[in-house]
Amino acid sequence: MNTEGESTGGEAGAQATAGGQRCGLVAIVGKPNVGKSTLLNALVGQKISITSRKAQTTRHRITGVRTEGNTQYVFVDTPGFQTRHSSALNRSLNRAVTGVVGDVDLVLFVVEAGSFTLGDAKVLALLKPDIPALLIANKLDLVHRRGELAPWLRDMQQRHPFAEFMPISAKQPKDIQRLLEVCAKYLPEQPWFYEADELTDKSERFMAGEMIREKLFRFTGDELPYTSTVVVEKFEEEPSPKFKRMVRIAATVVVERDSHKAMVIGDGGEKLKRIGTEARQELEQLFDAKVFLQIFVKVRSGWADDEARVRSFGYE
Ligand SMILES: Nc1nc2c(ncn2[C@@H]2O[C@H](COP(=O)(O)OP(=O)(O)OP(=O)(O)O)[C@@H](O)[C@H]2O)c(=O)[nH]1
Repeated sequence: MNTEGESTGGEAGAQATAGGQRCGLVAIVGKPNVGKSTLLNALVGQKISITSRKAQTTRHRITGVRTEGNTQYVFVDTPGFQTRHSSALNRSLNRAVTGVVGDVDLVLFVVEAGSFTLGDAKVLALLKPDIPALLIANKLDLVHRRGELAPWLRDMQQRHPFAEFMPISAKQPKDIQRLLEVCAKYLPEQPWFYEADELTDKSERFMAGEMIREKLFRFTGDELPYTSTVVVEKFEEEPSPKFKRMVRIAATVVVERDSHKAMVIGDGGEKLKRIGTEARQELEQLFDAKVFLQIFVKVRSGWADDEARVRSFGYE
């Protein structure tokens, strides 16, 4: 990470930089499943955060970096704010959200266009009045009568003094470009925090776990409860005469019940094999390396309710 910048004495803040560099933190918040991870990946221009149709896929605060022209955007993704259950896992997720919203230059408050539920209200209540927030009305492509958004928008403006309103589809590149331009206005003039080509501050080991988790959710559909997780047991780079880079990874999928284990493994191990193959192929691309990946499945019932175990699986 580069915190020095090129043209300053390392003193961050309002001081102007020789190249007029801008840099700042942008938090992406919203209830589960509104499209935060899809948005983050599109804003960064690469897959950093995993996405799935299953709510509550994102469990960590993820930083994605995009540098364009003289502006560096540092995005933080947050887990969907959990309101329904109060397990140790959910308490840990909520702490991650509350920690992030007070400490950024701009907040993107993401909702589904035309909708506002109790879940959205609970996240909105966390926003600080002194930090500018944009109302991101996502999934615009699913709204058939755009005119009906006007009364909804008036209602939203009563709820919070949003700096701007952006109706978008996170899957529409033109909308993403427009959003980037709007965000830039809110970032202070200061030296960049990262090198121009850095995409994330997450380790490759972390990315490996996320990629496996994404495939796990994708291939088990809605059958597998969200209380399953992936622990990366081994991540080792080995010298190889044949490949430029070679990485050996061993990971364990932790599930709550024997029946879940059977779901992950599939008939004759077919599902687990597919999860492994797809994860390995994407990791090879991401790391630009040959990857050997082994995945095990273990049953640990009640892990999401046990504070110590939640911590041991890497949640703060
Ligand atoms: N039609 C449509 N679907 C979208 C759009 N943006 C996201 N989605 C879909 O909405 C679902 C949830 O997206 P995610 O990006 O995983 O949502 P999230 O808010 O990060 O969810 P959590 O990780 O549960 O907090 C996925 O199926 C996405 O493909 C959009 O603009 N239009």
